[in-house]
Amino acid sequence: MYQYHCLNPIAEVGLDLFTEDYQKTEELNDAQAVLVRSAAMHDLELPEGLEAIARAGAGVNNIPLEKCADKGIVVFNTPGANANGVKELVFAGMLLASRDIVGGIDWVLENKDNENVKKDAEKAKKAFAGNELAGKKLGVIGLGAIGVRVANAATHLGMEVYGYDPFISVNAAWNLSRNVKHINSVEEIYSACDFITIHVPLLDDTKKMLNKEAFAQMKDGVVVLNFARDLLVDEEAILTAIEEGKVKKYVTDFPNTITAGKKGCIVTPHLGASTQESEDNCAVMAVKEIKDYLENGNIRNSVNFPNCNMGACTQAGRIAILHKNKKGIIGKFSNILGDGDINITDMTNKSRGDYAYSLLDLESNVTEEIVGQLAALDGVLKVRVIK
Ligand SMILES: NC(=O)C1=CN([C@@H]2O[C@H](COP(=O)(O)OP(=O)(O)OC[C@H]3O[C@@H](n4cnc5c(N)ncnc54)[C@H](O)[C@@H]3O)[C@@H](O)[C@H]2O)C=CC1
Ligand SMILES: O=C(O)C(=O)COP(=O)(O)O
Repeated sequence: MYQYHCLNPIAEVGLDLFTEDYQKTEELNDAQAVLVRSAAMHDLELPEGLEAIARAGAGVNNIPLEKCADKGIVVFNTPGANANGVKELVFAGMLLASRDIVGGIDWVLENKDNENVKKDAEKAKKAFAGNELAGKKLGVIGLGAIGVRVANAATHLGMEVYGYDPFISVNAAWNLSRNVKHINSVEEIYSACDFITIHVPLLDDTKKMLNKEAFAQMKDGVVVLNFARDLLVDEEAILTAIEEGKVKKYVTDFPNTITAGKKGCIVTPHLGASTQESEDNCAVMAVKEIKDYLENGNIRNSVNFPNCNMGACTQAGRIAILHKNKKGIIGKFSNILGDGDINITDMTNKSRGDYAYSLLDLESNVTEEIVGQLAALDGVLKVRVIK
């Protein structure tokens, strides 16, 4: 029996995939698996028995990835599962920034008891006039699951789209419309675009990527959209750029004390992935990843260990070894198993940076003693007996 704990509400359609071999626990300490959305995990004490964390979503900056890897805890995310939800809200953000829709709606609310509201609206509306998206230049920084969708959709609205991503994946490049202009230097986006939207992960080298120097290069009246993470933008600097008339609107999905209620800021409460479709997609993918890992040892969409897939085990035994990426370590596994008279029938070893994963199918079951010997090897983080 496996126990799982949810640090945030996770869509039922996903949790329903857990069979009778799984039980939900309210105690983090009892869990072998954790499901999470945006809950902050950096200061959490991680239980000894924890094997896997699945982030039902894309961004993993709320999870201590290296600390987890050192404890042999595999962290997953759900690439692309909420990308359409974010894409659609980005367009809502662009429209809110170019037409005074909120001002107009507020005017109607203020005039709800005015019996001349119909006639007065025709006079009042000029105060809420705006601009169209068609014909404008949109710069997309980060062409991953969300950026590609935003870029492609914008071409269909008649926008001229510039895309920048020095690390674009082959898959994303395949999906990108040929009408998106390939930009090699982000400065070209700054100087050319009327709308700039950022879709990169929050990492040490993307923090405050949009800063004073970047704003200085932008066109007067630019609209900046941030549906990725607040720390990607120097928000004190963008408030100054708004005051100076450089930035017309800053649309952000991440409320904080810097931007909430400030002039020129349109702030939504982290709603990008809050659609039933995205929540369902993320939950289903996250639960499938956890099940495949706990039941078969397969790793799909991990962000701290390499991916590895050997299907379901058809042999007598299977063990998984989470270890450091060290020379000679696989030979040591083989020696210990050989000395224990256990034949390896199939194995996969994959590495990712400093970490590695070995999945071994065995002709007979391992004893506790053998597991102990493997676990005691220098560089081994965890040994799991799967079958
Ligand atoms: N507002 C919300 O509710 C949501 C926000 N997000 C945020 O959006 C981010 C992106 O999500 P996805 O597109 O699904 O991720 P993704 O991993 O598919 O795409 C990220 C892209 O950024 C690129 N990139 C990395 N560093 C870059 C740099 N310095 N310059 C340009 N490109 C760079 C990568 O090559 C990759 O193609 C997530 O990390 C998360 O922080 C994601 C989902 C929902
Ligand atoms: O997937 C992401 O990176 C998100 O920001 C979505 O966060 P959420 O799952 O809505 O708390």
